[in-house]
Amino acid sequence: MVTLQTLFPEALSKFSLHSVILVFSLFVAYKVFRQLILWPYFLSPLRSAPGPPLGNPIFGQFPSILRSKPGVVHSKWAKEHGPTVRVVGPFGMEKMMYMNPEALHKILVSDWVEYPRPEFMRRVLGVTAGWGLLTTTGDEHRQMRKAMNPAFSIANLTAQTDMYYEPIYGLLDILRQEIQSSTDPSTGKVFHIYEWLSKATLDIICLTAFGYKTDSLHNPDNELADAYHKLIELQSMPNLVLFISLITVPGFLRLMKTEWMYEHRSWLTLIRGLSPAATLIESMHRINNVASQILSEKTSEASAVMSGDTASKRDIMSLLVQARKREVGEGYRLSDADMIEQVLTFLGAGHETTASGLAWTLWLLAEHPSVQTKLRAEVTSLISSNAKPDFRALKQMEYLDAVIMESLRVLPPVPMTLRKAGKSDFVDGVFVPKGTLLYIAISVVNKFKGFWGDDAEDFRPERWFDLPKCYNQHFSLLTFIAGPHHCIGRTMAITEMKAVVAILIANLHFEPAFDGQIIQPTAAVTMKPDDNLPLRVRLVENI
Ligand code: HEM
Repeated sequence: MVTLQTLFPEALSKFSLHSVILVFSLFVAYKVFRQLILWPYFLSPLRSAPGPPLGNPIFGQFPSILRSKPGVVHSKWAKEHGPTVRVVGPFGMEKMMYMNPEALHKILVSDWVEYPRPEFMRRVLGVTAGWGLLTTTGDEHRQMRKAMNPAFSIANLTAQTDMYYEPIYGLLDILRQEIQSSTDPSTGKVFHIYEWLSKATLDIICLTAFGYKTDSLHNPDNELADAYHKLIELQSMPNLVLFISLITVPGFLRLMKTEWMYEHRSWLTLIRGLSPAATLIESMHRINNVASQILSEKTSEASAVMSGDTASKRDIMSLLVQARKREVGEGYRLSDADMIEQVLTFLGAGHETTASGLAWTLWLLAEHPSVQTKLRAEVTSLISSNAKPDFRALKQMEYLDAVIMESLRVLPPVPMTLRKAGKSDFVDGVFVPKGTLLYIAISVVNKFKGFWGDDAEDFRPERWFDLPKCYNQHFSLLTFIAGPHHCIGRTMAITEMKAVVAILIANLHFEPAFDGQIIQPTAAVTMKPDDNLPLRVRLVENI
């Protein structure tokens, strides 16, 4: 039979190939045009929301965000366009930022299940900070949180406080000895204080969360401390982009946890730019091994505790294991795998955040000597009669409380977080389509003049004794955010910060390391000092 194909085989095959390519190219061009121009300028229901110009045609305002110090450009936009701001990022991606308590209440509290952390964020957190409270949502989160809440109760924190002091006094001794052995002890010595605080807080969290002694202050080669240190050294914007790209490759997440991948991780170093992934796999493997050991010790201890053989342990893992053992019937139980993930969660969520919060507090005290002197008067009168103040004694120091809260307000260790609209709805009078990213601007809200007054940007602990009328106790200070996902370690972190600051300030004096010093905050997930924060430290008896 004669067909078009047999008559004009060449013409027809060319025609079809060309048409396919042409139609495909037109489709792609339309998609790109729609995403970059049509959607943000003409179609998006958010197009009339206030906000900065759309910016670069491909990357939107992303370049200005990368160029600015953490939160600075968002603060500027909040001042110029707030309290509701639309920002267009790369490839036409829209982000909404809200300051109004009503909007924040809807996103974080009343409709929280509909506004989860975005999938890519959960995956990054899962890989680096465990698959647990930070990655679950809805019912699973509710049940997990219910199982864990008792371990973070005030009663347990009270029982734990004395565990802080071995690392704190260990740090004090190291700093003191180094100053005393310097050429002129009266002028003190410059320390990269963040590094030291990071070691002390790692030792504290390991003791209080797992009853595990790292003693990284004296023993940097400890297996957990070393593996974890390598993991946190990976924290940078380029590595974050690399990890986000890798975990979107189907199957990569499962593969990276396998023994085979661990054995062959060196293959990744052969590909340019992929060696951080090899370090990630190695660190995770080592941390998981230590976590499994910790869990099996806790499980045998829990049997002994149940049979009354030994005194009850006070660390959080022991409490979780004991609670799990008591649980009978069909109720929710944390599995062994869940428990191992909690080790990473407590490290990932509780260590760097507290270390950064402490470093920023010491910086603010160094920059405000009169506040430091006033604080020293309060803490010295207590420490001289009570070298290891307990939870209640720490809580009673009012000026210390004001200093810590003010520091956490002005320089919050987690400067922002994200949510994603799981449904289309009106938020603060603006129609927000499903899938829109919501930027929870912690550092912007914490310094928003609308809540805190004209001196909102200043470090002034006294404001905590006379809070402004517009202050809203849930939504004016977002350092630990609000709602069902609020930080479970809030009270633990504040108590630990108070204990460290009280002991250090009673004994040491902190000053900027050099004239004109300015801080170098860096933000990948937490906001920490990029330069490890050099500070001049002197003995109190020499000032
Ligand atoms: C100054 C220290 C700390 C700060 C500033 C801080 C801040 C935060 C913030 C902002 C969140 C919410 C993140 C989001 O929803 O996207 C959070 C969640 C969390 N934090 Fe903290 N945190 C600190 C210390 C701790 C400590 C010491 C622990 C535990 C040992 C801890 C454990 C957690 C956990 C498990 C979550 C997830 C809660 C959930 O989703 O239910 N944090 N933290």
